[in-house]
Amino acid sequence: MEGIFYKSFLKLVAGKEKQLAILIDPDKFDISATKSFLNKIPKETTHLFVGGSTVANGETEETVKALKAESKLPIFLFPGDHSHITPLADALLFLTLLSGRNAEYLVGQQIKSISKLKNLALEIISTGYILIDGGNNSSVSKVTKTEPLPQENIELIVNTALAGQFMGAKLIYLEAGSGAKIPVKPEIISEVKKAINIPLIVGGGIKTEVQKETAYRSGADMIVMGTAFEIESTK
Ligand SMILES: CC(C)=CCC/C(C)=C/CC/C(C)=C/CC/C(C)=C/COP(=O)(O)OP(=O)(O)O
Ligand SMILES: O=P(O)(O)OC[C@@H](O)CO
Ligand SMILES: [Mg+2]
Repeated sequence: MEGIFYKSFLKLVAGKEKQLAILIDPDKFDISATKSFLNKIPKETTHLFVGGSTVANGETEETVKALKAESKLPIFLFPGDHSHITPLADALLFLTLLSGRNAEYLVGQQIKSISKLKNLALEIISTGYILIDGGNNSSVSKVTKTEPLPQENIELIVNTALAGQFMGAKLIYLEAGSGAKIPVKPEIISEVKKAINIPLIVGGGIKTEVQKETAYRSGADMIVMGTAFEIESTK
């Protein structure tokens, strides 16, 4: 069953309205500066994502609480681990790391999350998560002990995305890794977009307006930016 946040996502995609999620890493966020952080992010921001590959216990909850108190934007959890789940958010990107062959991140973490999730009202959005080589060693690669897919192998990336859709994913997320040197290339975005019929999220290393516009023009329905807005709010 589709929940309200996914439905409104689909509506925006159908209207060709591009979406921008700002990723807040609880590890690098100064809660006392929540208001000024929210004033600095772009006016066109549609979603707040909260997550990180390594987050200390309880930090996600505190961060979501602070953001909820100051913002009406939908808050999606973007978990690196099942322990990052908190009831105060609106939705959860239920990630499965399709690019890797580590069963723990394909299905293990997901099973571990269930005892908590089944008692929560969080909207769960199945997300095929694909790590692509961004030219530097990413935290996702380190934490999950998996290799990213090479940007040159577009066919493999497209097939991975389509397999995700056939397995029931509601979103595909192409990830070059936080702080990537090379964001996901336009040809990859356009080929994946052509192949799938579910919304496409692209993130990792996107910092400039030009990079953003290029990704949108290539077919990204939503762009995720994290590092670009971390500078002024680092602890
Ligand atoms: C669905 C459930 C319960 C868990 C999902 C578990 C999976 C499959 C996670 C995918 C792999 C992973 C570790 C994703 C992390 C995503 C994320 C928030 C990345 C952002 O990374 P940063 O923490 O910003 O990295 P840096 O610290 O290097 O900037
Ligand atoms: O921090 P950046 O490089 O913007 O990456 C955002 C996100 O896609 C990382 O998971
Ligand atoms: Mg980061």
